[in-house]
Amino acid sequence: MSEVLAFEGVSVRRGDKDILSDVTWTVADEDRWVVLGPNGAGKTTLMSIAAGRLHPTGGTVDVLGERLGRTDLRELHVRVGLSSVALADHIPARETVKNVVMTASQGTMGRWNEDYESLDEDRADALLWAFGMAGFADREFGTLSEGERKRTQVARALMADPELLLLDEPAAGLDLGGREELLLALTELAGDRRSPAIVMVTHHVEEIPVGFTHALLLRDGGVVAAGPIDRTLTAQALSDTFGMPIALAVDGGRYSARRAS
Ligand SMILES: Nc1ncnc2c1ncn2[C@@H]1O[C@H](COP(=O)(O)OP(=O)(O)OP(=O)(O)O)[C@@H](O)[C@H]1O
Repeated sequence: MSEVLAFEGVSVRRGDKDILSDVTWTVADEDRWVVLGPNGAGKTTLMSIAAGRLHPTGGTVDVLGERLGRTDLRELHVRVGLSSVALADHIPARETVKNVVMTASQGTMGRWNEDYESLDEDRADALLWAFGMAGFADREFGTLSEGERKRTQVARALMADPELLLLDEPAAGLDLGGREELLLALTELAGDRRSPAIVMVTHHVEEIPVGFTHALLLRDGGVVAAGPIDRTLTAQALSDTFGMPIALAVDGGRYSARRAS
């Protein structure tokens, strides 16, 4: 077991506000983490740092053994698969779904004249199939529904065989069926020993795939609780995180939560 992420006393200051403060957190290569917290808690900021796309203003960060600030970020970006709304905004609307996935192997967003090997083609096809997008390979990305875009983005994030997979709200905007299909695919991914370490941000405990092993709870840029999910994701910790009394239920590895009466 080795560490893929090591945050030590990490802070991010913008103006007079600490978006993250004193975050110490480690992720091992077999871990599947869920990151939960209210709007504005700092989840996306945390993910941007983990992806090597944002430098902290304080503390140290090691991503895949490379210290941020001392490493070539372009090399790091290929080793980390990221799916996020901010990244999706840069995908050309006219690009085909298959090319959106396949171009990740060369770290680009759209296809120009570069050649791809049949191995790349096969991997893109397999990922599209795994995420229920096989029938959409030739469609333009801009014509997809929100759910179809999300699934395409997760497939793209996996294309370059990353050592760390970061999913920022992959189930946001999906209908019930779409959410359940995505969760099934993520559960399979989580259970596969060949899968990379996974960190997934979500607003809802209902979106935690079965098989996720750890939870990080953030509030106002600080860590409320972090550790193995069965010990960390408790009604008390959620109540502290969201600032209201919360009742939590677990059934077959799936969580649900509501305000406690
Ligand atoms: N460049 C910036 N300048 C000033 N404030 C910023 C900047 N980037 C983020 N923030 C603020 O930092 C806080 C954390 O933002 P972040 O996007 O990380 O939160 P989040 O937990 O992902 O929120 P959400 O659940 O709403 O997506 C927010 O209050 C946001 O307004």
